[in-house]
Amino acid sequence: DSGLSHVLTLVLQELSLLCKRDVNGVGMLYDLLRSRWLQALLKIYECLQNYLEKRPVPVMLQAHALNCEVVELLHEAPPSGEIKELRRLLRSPHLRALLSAHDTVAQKDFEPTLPPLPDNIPENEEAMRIVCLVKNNQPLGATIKRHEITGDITVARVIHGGLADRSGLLYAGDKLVEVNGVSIDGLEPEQVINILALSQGTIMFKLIPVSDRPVSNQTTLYVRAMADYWPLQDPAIPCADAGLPFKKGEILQIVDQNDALWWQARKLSDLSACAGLIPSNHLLKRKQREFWWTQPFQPHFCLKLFPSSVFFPDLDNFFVCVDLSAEDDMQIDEKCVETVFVLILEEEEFGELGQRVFIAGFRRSMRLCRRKSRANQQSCYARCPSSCCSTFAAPYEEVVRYQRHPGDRNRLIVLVGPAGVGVNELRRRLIASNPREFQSAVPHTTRVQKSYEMNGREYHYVSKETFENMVYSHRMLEYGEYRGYMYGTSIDAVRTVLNEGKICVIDLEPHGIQIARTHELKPYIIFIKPSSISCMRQTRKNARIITDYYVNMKFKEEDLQEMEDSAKKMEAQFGQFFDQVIVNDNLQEASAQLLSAVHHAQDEPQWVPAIWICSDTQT
Ligand SMILES: Nc1ncnc2c1ncn2[C@@H]1O[C@H](COP(=O)(O)OP(=O)(O)OP(=O)(O)O)[C@@H](O)[C@H]1O
Repeated sequence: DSGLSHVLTLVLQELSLLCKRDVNGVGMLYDLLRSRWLQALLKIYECLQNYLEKRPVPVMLQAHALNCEVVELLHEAPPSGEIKELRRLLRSPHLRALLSAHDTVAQKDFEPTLPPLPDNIPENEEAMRIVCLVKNNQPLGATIKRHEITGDITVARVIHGGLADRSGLLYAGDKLVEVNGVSIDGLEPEQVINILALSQGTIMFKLIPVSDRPVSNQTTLYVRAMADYWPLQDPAIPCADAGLPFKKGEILQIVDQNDALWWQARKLSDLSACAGLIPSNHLLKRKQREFWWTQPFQPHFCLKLFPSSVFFPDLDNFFVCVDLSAEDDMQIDEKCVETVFVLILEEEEFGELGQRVFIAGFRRSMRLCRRKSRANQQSCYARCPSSCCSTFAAPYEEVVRYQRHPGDRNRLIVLVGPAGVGVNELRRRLIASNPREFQSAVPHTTRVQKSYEMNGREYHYVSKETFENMVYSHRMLEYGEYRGYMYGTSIDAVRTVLNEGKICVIDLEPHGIQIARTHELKPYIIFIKPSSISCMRQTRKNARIITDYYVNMKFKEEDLQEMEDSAKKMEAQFGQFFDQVIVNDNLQEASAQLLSAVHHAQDEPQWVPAIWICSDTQT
């Protein structure tokens, strides 16, 4: 009784108490309920409620009477400034128009007055409806179909937000009888469409309304597209013009899932547009599978494919079986390795107020190991007999808006990019800019600790057995082998950094993204993209690349080309997971973009898989 604003005030008081107790999600609700727009909406709502209770009375007559009084006053005495102003106001066309509009609204009964029904309607006569729509530049926003047995042409679907939907007069299932006075009995749907296409101005439908109008009780769903879709290239779509093209990674608002095969959706980037048709989850999956079967088969091995339940008693053999590259035979000049090693060691330390700070995760072996594992994954772009190229993965991922609470752990920052693009350079610069805020995860290795190294600083040194156990118990985000030793980044190492309240910044091979995507880590994935080859020729003149074949060498033309090709493949295969793309052209600019992206990830609301948030409430 005391009004919504009052209720809201009470809710806010309650919430502010919970906020102090730091209950998860309360902060966001508190901010929402306190928002000015919501308060304004409630005020409007209350005004409208008042208006409904007290019908306004016409005011034109009073205005006229007031005007007459003013005229008399003007005759009696010399007019004061106020009277003159009042006279001017009462005579102004704007005020008169406003009062007239007020009276029209006040007097009008908005229900249309319908003529009484004739008494002699036969019992079995179907009610007809005549619908007139004014055609503008937009499509009608409805599709039609023909019943296979009866030959009836009915409205197949009404597109949300389209002309037909906004009219509220056409519904899926309505049977068409006439279009613009032409009987459609015996016509093909294409002929009806032709009549519609040739019509100008008003289109008149005579139709028999559907007896049971579908009641839509669906809630709006947001999904991330995990595949591309081009309606114009899809011969199966009921109406290509009504299709909604989308690219992987785009967020879609699904507004209708009534049809098992074709859903209706809008793009988040254009929610004001009318919806378009997209294949349902089930249908898109089927299309992906069909496409996959049309691709030439290329047998290959994929590191991540083996089910975790399969036990590999001998890890070395396991890697022999999956690693087909002959690069292991290449021996790097030991002297050269030493030089680079010292160089990298120096780079890993930097002074801060006289303190020596080590930043782990940049060691050469770890990087080369990752590079090797990347080489193994390359063939997954071709037809692959497993789920590694997400062929059979869900084509849509349900997402929700997530805002990290200041008290929550930071989101993991994951950088991915082709070899040599500058992932490590950018990561190093970011951590060096504020080691109290940013930190890398310390990798694990099975190689022996060197005299000048410290366990837990450069690496966690573990036995082969421990490493294997970590792999089998899914505690490794990524791992691989280099020159007979295992290297990997563990979830525990990331957790350690996050538990310290820091932002953990790691680089991963793209095939590790799926493993990192958990509700606990809530990773924010940043793709570091190379600029054009011509730009890189300029910017990478003094840059140095490390490969299995040579170390600390200048970039060659083929390195740049490989970088570009590899970036394209990564985007094609994993682009749907990238939250942000940074083109590493100018190093300073890219570093600044990275810093702002990392803060954006922690402080701004983001679309994340719905399962991350559901899991939150379960734990
Ligand atoms: N924008 C840039 N302009 C000029 N030089 C750059 C730029 N970005 C990176 N570099 C240089 O390119 C070289 C390779 O960069 P970096 O070692 O970070 O590559 P990476 O992506 O980590 O490669 P890998 O995955 O093989 O370790 C380094 O010498 C680095 O300083």
